[in-house]
Amino acid sequence: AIHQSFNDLPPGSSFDFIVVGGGTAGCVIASRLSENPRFNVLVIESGPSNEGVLDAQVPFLEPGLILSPFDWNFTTVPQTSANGKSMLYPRGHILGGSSSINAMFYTRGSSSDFDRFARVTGDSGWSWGEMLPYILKNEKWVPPADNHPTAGQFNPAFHSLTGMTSVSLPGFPQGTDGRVIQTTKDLKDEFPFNVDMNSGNPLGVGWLQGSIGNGERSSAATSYLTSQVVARPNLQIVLNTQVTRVLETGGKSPSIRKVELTTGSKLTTVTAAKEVILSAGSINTPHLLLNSGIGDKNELAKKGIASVLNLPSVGKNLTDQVLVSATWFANSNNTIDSINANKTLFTQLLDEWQKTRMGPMTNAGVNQIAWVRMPDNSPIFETFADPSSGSNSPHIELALSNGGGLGAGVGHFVGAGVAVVTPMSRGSVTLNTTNPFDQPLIDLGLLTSNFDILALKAGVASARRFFAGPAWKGYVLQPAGAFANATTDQLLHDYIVANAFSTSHPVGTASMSAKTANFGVVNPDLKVKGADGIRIVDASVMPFIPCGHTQAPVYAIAERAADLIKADWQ
Ligand SMILES: Cc1cc2nc3c(=O)[nH]c(=O)nc-3n(C[C@H](O)[C@H](O)[C@H](O)COP(=O)(O)OP(=O)(O)OC[C@H]3O[C@@H](n4cnc5c(N)ncnc54)[C@H](O)[C@@H]3O)c2cc1C
Repeated sequence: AIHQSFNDLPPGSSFDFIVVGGGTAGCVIASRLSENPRFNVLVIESGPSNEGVLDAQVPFLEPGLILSPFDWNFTTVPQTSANGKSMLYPRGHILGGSSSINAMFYTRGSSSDFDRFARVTGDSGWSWGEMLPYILKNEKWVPPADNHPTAGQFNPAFHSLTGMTSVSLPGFPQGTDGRVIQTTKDLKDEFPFNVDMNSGNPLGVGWLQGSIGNGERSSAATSYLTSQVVARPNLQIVLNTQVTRVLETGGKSPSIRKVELTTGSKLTTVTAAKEVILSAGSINTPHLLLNSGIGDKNELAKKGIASVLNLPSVGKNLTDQVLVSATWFANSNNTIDSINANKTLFTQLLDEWQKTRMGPMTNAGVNQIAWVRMPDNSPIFETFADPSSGSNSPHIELALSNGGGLGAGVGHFVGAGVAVVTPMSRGSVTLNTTNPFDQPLIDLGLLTSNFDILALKAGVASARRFFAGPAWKGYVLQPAGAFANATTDQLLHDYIVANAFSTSHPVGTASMSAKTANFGVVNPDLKVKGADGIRIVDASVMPFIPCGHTQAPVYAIAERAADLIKADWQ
C-alpha cells in the first residue's frame, strides 16, 4: 500500500528491507525485492505521490516541474570558475524521484563505460556484456505516440519488448527532422547516421529514444510501482517522510540497519531485519551519510559529528556534465517556440494530448542527438589524457533542437544543447550545518578543469559545422541571444564561462571501488565499505559518468543490485 504518512503504517509492521528514497533506483529495488513474498519491504520517500501530477505526465510540460514542490530546489554554492554564479540544481522530490521530473532522454552510454565500471571495481558483473540483460530487463520498447513507421530508426536487436519502463522513438515529427537526416549524408565524415545510439556504440547522429509510452512519461513510479505491485501485502510505501540519519544497531563492523525519520515534528526510528538500502540520489545519499557520521572523520569532527565510519570518499568525486547552448534564428515558424509563445495554441495542444495522447506535447523538441568524439590528434590531448572510457565513446553531445528558446528569448530558433559528456571537473557534497533539513553545500566544480572549457569550444565548433551544412541553407539565420557575441575564441570563452550550466546528471559521490581499494564508498556488491547491513543503490555509486544521460544506467544498476541482494538472502 501507499501511505501518506509514517503513522499510517499498520501497527506492529516489521520489515526485512528498508529502502530510503522512492526514486529511480528505489522503485526498482522495492518492486524487485517484493517479488519474493517472504521479504517485507518498506520504502520511505520524502516527496509526495506522482499520481495526478499533470506536469509529470505530459512530456512537453517537464520544465514546469523545476522549482515546483516536486523538486528539492537545491542551489549550488557559487561556482568560482563560472563567473561565481550559484545555480539551481533540480532533483526529483516525488515518488519516482528524478525519473518523474527529468527530460526523458533514454541513453545507455557506451559499452566501454560499463567495461570501465568492471575494470575499476574488479567485478566483471558490471561489464557491458553482463549488464545488457539488466538493461533489457528495464526497457520495454513500445511504438511512438504517433505510431509512425520506425524501420531504419532503431535496431530491434538491441531492444526488449518485455521490460518495465516504456521507451520509444519521438512521438511527433519536428520541422527539422529532414534536414538533420540530410546532414548525416551531406557531412557523413563528421556526422554519420547511427541507426541506434543505444547499441553500445553511440557515435554519430541518430533518433532519440525516450522514456515515454502511449504519449506519457514513463517513470520509475509508473513502470515499477504499478497497481499490482503496490497491492502486494509485503510492500509498504510511505510518502512525505524524510529520513534524517542511518543509525548503528550494534556489532563490530558496525552494523547499520536503523533509520531515523520525522513524523510531524517527532523523530522516530525503524529497523530492518536484513538491510537498509540507501537510494536517495547523488546529493541526498552523501548528505545522509555525513549527517550519520559516515564520511571523512576529520571533516566531520569540525562539524561536531562523532565518526561512525571513516570513509573520506563520501561526497567527493561529484561528477556532472556541463552544457551551453549554440543557437541561431530559424527562417521558419514551425518550431516549438510557437507553442510556448502562443497561449491559445498551447491550450489547444494540451487539449489534444488530454483527448488522444498525441501531438507535439508527446515529446520535448529534441528528436535527434549527435554524439561527437574529438579526434585522437586533437591538440586538447597534448595537455589532457583522454577522459573517455574508450574509442567508441563520445566526448560531446549535440542535442539538436527545433527551437525551444535555447536561452535566446522570443523568436524562432534552431540549435543544439552542447554538452561535454566526459567532464574532467569534479566537485563535492559537504555539510553546511548538522541540521538534516538544511541543504548541503553542493559544489559542482563547474569548469574547474580547462578540459571542459576546451571541449565545449570544440563542441560549439562542431555545432557550427553541423548547422552550416547544405541542408540548412536559407533556414539557419544569424546566431541568437548571448551566443551571437561569441565571435572570437576569447569571446566564446567568455560566453561559456558566463552561460554554462549543469545537465543535472550528478554521479560519483558514493562511488563503488574494488574491495581492496583505499578509496570509494561501496564495494562492487554495493555494500558500504566496513559496515554491515547497509547498501547504496543509486546514481551516486557510479565511479565515472557514462557518456550519455544517466537514467538508463541507474535503472540497469538497480536491476543488478536487486539480484545481488536477493542472492544474498535467498
Ligand atoms: C531536471 C532533470 C532532468 C534530467 N534529464 C534527464 C534525461 O533526460 N535523461 C536521463 O537519462 N537523465 C536525466 N536526468 C538524470 C536522471 O533523472 C537521474 O540520474 C536519475 O533519475 C537518478 O536516479 P537516483 O535513483 O539516483 O535518484 P532519484 O531518482 O533522484 O531518487 C532519489 C529519491 O530519494 C528521495 N529522497 C532523497 N532524500 C531522502 C530522504 N532523506 N528521505 C527520504 N527520501 C529521500 C528523493 O525525493 C527521490 O525520490 C535528469 C535529472 C533532472 C533533475
